[in-house]
Amino acid sequence: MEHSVILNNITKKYKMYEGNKEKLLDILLPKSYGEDFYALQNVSFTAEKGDVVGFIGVNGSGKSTLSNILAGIIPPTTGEVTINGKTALIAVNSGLNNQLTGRENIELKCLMLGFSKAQIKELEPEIIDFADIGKFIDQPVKSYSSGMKSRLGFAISVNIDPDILVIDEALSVGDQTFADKCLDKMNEFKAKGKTIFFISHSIGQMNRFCEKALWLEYGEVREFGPIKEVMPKYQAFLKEYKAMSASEKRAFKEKAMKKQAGLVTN
Ligand SMILES: Nc1ncnc2c1ncn2[C@@H]1O[C@H](COP(=O)(O)OP(=O)(O)OP(=O)(O)O)[C@@H](O)[C@H]1O
Repeated sequence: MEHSVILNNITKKYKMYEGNKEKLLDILLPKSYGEDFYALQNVSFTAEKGDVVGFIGVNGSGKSTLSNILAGIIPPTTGEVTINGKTALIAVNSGLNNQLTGRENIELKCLMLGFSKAQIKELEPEIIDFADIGKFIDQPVKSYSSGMKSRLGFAISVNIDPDILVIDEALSVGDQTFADKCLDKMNEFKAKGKTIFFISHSIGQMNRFCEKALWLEYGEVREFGPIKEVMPKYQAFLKEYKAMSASEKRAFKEKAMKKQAGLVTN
């Protein structure tokens, strides 16, 4: 098998400040100010070419942070990321310049990816056709609804033919017809043996589409394996969590907060 993505011990640390003064002191002085917050800790996994991996986990578990690292939008604080191929991220509000029109965004994104003017001219009608946003294509993106932004983002990303596609909740804002069209396109990708990372709050969509699941719990990998094995465990956890009393939930969250502040190691 050919490795598509290798993540080795990835950690993403953010600093939480009480205000701009504390942030400034942290930049200017050698002493450390603010509190550490680990959005991801020691995340390691390997995806093979052709894998379709779903990221699961409750709100704030690190799914989007991981997507952004895979797409090269943010760097990890420590750890190694090996990506074999061209990656495209499709996420609500990602990668589009609000001041530019839809058409200008298509051109800009394609230019940034190294396409020639002639190639862009050829691709543009396909992208516009897939996005299906009518006359809005010549309006600034700031006037788009979130569904329209997602359609344009999706249309650009799938038509530039990436090797690795990262889809972060992008299907949740469009209508069903568009979601079906996107799922068809994603199945086409799957058939071509491309690697896909998929985040959706719809467990049905995840089960139908993904073969593997990476379960994140407060920034750490709890399980990684076939979705048929991981998803039932995750659903059992959700059921258990829902059944907890308020104080049990609080204790669970406090433990997680301490872990994410780097105060406990297990
Ligand atoms: N720039 C940032 N500065 C500080 N903390 C951040 C930053 N970005 C994300 N976080 C924190 O990192 C944690 C992981 O966030 P992330 O968005 O990756 O989670 P998620 O699993 O995608 O959540 P959701 O399901 O709600 O979208 C959260 O606690 C979030 O508050």
